[in-house]
Amino acid sequence: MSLDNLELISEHACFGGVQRFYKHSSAEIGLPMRFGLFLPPQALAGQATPLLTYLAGLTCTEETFAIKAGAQRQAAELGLAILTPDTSPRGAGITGEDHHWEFGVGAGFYLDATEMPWSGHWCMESYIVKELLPGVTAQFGLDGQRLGLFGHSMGGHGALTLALRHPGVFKSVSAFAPISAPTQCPWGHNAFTGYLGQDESTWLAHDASALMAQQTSAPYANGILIDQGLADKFLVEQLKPELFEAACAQAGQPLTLRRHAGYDHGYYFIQTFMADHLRHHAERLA
Ligand SMILES: N[C@@H](CCC(=O)N[C@@H](CSC=O)C(=O)NCC(=O)O)C(=O)O
Repeated sequence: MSLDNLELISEHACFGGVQRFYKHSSAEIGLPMRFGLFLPPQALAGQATPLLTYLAGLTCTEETFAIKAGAQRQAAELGLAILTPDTSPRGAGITGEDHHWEFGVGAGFYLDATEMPWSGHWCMESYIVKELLPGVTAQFGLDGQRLGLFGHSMGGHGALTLALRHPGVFKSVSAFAPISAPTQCPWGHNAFTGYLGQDESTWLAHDASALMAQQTSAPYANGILIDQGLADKFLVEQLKPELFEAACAQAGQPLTLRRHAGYDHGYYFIQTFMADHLRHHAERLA
């Protein structure tokens, strides 16, 4: 499977590898989409290379991780390619699509919307799983059998839910400050009402804690890693990692949930613990 109308926007040599940004025509979204791709030196030399996908949070783009997370040095050492999709469709022309930072543009929530007017283009789950991942692995000769997934905040929700909704696709999962139980927080209520409608029973299929609580055995027996700052202003109202922790305990899912005094929600926190996440994935994708 190839990506239609793939266009290189920019490329930057980086720790012996290359950080690139691309644009392509997405069939699932029905609009042009952008993504970032870090290729480590091993991939440039033609070696079989695993692919780690990072899902970013509200207001972010395909560039945020590459600029702010400080991951490329270690990804080059570990031989990990890193894919960074955008966080939503852009330019759909839906009235008010960019009026709120927690809904619409920059806030795709990594699901397929079922409600008009969003259902036409807001298909981020299908885009990532059915189109972007197969397209990128094929186009760049990466190892489609060694895929990892991680993310931050809304992207942490995306990482946990896509990993649970698509068993067997991803071999490793982690998250920074994920929205852990979106059916029980204002960001999730707002997004799910708009994208999925008023029937809250349909929301549970996109709630990491609800999905984990349904498991009869550990879906990721090799463990899930989550880091959470305790000075994060969104922790109590929006993130609720304790609910995912309880669901993991119920399902027998090994979880390392580390709580860090003094760290907030931003990319200084993410940078601080990035090396641990990259090692977590590299060990499981070896
Ligand atoms: N504009 C908002 C803050 C938005 C914000 O904090 N976004 C986070 C993700 S939040 C959950 O998904 C983020 O990653 N921002 C990018 C960054 O560079 O920090 C406000 O007014 O509070």
